[in-house]
Amino acid sequence: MEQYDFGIVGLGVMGRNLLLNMADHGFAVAGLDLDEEKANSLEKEAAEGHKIKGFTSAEAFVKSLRNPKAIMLLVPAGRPVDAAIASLLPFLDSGDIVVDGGNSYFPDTDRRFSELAEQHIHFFGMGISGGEKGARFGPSMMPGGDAQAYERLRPVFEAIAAKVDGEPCVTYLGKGSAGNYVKMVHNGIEYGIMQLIAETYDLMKRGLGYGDGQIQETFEAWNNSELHSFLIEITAKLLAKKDEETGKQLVTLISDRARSKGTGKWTSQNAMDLQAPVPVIDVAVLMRDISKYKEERIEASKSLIWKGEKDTVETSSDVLKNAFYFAMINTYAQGMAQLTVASKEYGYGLNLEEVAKIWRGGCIIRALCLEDFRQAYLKNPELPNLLLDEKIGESLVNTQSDIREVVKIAVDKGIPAPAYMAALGYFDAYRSETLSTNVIQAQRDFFGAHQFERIDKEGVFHAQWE
Ligand SMILES: NC(=O)C1=CN([C@@H]2O[C@H](COP(=O)(O)OP(=O)(O)OC[C@H]3O[C@@H](n4cnc5c(N)ncnc54)[C@H](OP(=O)(O)O)[C@@H]3O)[C@@H](O)[C@H]2O)C=CC1
Ligand SMILES: O=C(CO)[C@H](O)[C@H](O)COP(=O)(O)O
Repeated sequence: MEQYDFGIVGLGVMGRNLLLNMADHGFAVAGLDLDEEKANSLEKEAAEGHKIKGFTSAEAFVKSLRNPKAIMLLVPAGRPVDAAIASLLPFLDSGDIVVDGGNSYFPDTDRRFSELAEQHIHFFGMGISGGEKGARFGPSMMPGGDAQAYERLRPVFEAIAAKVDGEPCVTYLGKGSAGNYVKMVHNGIEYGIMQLIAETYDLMKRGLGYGDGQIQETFEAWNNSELHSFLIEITAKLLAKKDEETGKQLVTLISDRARSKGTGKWTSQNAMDLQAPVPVIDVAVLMRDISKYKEERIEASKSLIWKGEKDTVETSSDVLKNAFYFAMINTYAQGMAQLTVASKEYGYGLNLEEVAKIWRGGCIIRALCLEDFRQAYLKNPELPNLLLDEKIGESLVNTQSDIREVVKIAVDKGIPAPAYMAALGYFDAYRSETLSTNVIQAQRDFFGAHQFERIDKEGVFHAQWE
């Protein structure tokens, strides 16, 4: 019987494409899906030289794999992951490896890690980014689990990952749920940058009076500059797309109710638990939430009127570009700072230079600036926040006047730009030697005798305020 090097469970968008990617690199790969059609059609997609086979029986699938067996799950997060593991477990042996490649919630990964360790099975939580195309031709992958067991996976993952300057966009990140955690924050940053791009589009359209073509051309030009990134690139492309039926720009026909699957919300929720502020990501999550209140927004648009500035504002597109750069860098800085805090709290032992390195290619947040972040962490592996890197800090100091101008335009014209505002607010708070939170401490003591510390002497104090 043919023995396969690797097994994939779930032959949907990601699983099927990763399997074909592995086969392109000479690995013999078996696939399992409950859906007969998906399992049986797999072999029809085989190119010359591919060794692939689809199964619908978990037993036959597992028995077709060489020892120690390495299996990756690409099924929807949550219960399907537990169901898939349960279906495999009776046929697994001590030392086998199960990798969850989906967007699982990191506490679930820790639970599965412990449960499978009891059965002497190595469990990995591995975030994968790059969507359908990335999975097929080179994703960025973020594995966490047992360092020694990773050696069995390394050759396969390094072969199929995206490459930047010949370096694969995958590396072992840390123990337990480290991989899922890093992917969760990746997605949080993804939410933040997507929201910033959406606000930029609105500012161009309603603030600066750009036409559709001008907006599209501006994003295209930005992608050929220091803003070069996957999300700017696809925005330029999607703005060029016309609806085949009406001939109108397709994006203008799309409902503004945004959906989400949870990773952005988890990033924000956990950042609050860790007290690691990520305001741009928070705002990106809540703007998707506000978008759902369409009927109320229609009502409010008729009564909550702002009779402010109606005229088109004259601003050079470089001002907007610099403002976007400033806000984008802030978003990455917030996410990376959260990773720093989480790494200590959960004992992941993350190396942020490696994280920046594997985000340079393959993933949704890949961007030219990731190389600058990598250099910053190379210079100082203990850097608590990218804003404190000399080169990055200087670039923000030099572009801050532009984001201030853009925020003023948004305020004057009543255009919602909460992600820009959050980025600037974070910067201003972070660079403030003294914050007004002394007033909060006094208020807490006033109404609840919560006590406060003083700047002129040691100890904790309570005052009689009246
Ligand atoms: N799509 C994307 O761009 C990205 C997705 N991800 C993540 O990857 C994971 C997979 O996503 P995606 O490929 O899009 O999902 P799909 O829904 O396209 O595919 C999942 C597949 O798993 C099958 N399946 C479910 N349960 C089992 C089981 N117990 N045993 C065998 N097969 C099973 C499903 O079959 P059936 O349909 O019959 O139920 C389906 O074919 C998710 O966690 C997702 O969040 C990560 C990055 C990008
Ligand atoms: O992981 C991804 C990319 O990196 C997925 O595309 C992600 O599921 C998108 O998230 P959402 O549906 O919440 O916008």
